Amino acid sequence: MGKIIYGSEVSSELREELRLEAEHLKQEGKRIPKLAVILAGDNPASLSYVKGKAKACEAAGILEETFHLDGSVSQKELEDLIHQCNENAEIDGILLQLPLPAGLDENHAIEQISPHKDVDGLHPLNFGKVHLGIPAFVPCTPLGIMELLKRMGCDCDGKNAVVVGRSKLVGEPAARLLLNANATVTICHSHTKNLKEICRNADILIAAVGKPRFFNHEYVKEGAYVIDVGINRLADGRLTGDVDFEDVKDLCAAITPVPKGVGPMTITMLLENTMKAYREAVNESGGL
Ligand SMILES: Nc1nc2c(c(=O)[nH]1)N[C@@H](CN(C=O)c1ccc(C(=O)N[C@@H](CCC(=O)O)C(=O)O)cc1)CN2
Repeated sequence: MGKIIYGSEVSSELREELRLEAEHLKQEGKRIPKLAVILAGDNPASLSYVKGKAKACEAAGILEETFHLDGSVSQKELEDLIHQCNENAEIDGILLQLPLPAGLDENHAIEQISPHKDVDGLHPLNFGKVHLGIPAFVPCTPLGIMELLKRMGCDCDGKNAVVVGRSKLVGEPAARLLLNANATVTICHSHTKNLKEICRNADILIAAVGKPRFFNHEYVKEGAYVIDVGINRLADGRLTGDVDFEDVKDLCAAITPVPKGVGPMTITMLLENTMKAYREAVNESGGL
């Protein structure tokens, strides 16, 4: 049986380190890091993720304010709020929960976020820097994926990595990080031919297609490191990943489960990025 790496356990460890750092700041009478979360509309999954983020901030001693806008909010109202958060020196990080309601321009809204507060790593400046190998804010899920690979004991250098999915939140930046770590990277998507063969050649397989239990043993090479990014709700209400966990777990070197795998790491990396934004703001202002 391959090693099962729980993102929930890694998260507990990392969140405790952040909590101690925030507690130390409090004891020293310093300003406390703060995250602003902007949610437009009432998408049930987004509401639940935003609640999870607020709870995680509270537990880590990071301040958080959720701005819950009506689903009918205009582009201008949304962007005015982003500008206010940019101007607010108490706010270190800004997260715009995605997806936005239909009719709003996601890319234009993200571009309004100050790159210094872009803890989601989606602003074109941060996105571009990551692609140039320049230190920047990195999107949270790909950052979590790299941490999980590290915890699996996987050295990416020289390995064949296959990323299935090319979204701007996950697949595309994950592929870039793997390339930056000297893996040989293939990105697959809905138009890819011979998906099975390509995946079977992967030393590292990142599954992010949103199809429940799609990747069975026919897609997985013996000894592969498998990261399951899928979060699919079954008819009975249970969550399952894109990987057929039971079918694959004995074949691979290590695998992440769903739930308790990549999902919690997304929130943990958001906390890490918020702390990073805080540290940079403090350094920039010459200390507080
Ligand atoms: N602006 C952003 N929007 C979205 C992002 C993002 O990184 N930035 N990612 C996803 C959703 N997401 C965070 O926003 C997220 C998804 C899943 C989890 C998580 O902890 N999942 C748990 C299961 C939770 C459940 O029971 O439903 C798990 O996998 O164990 C956290 C955050 C889309 N939008």
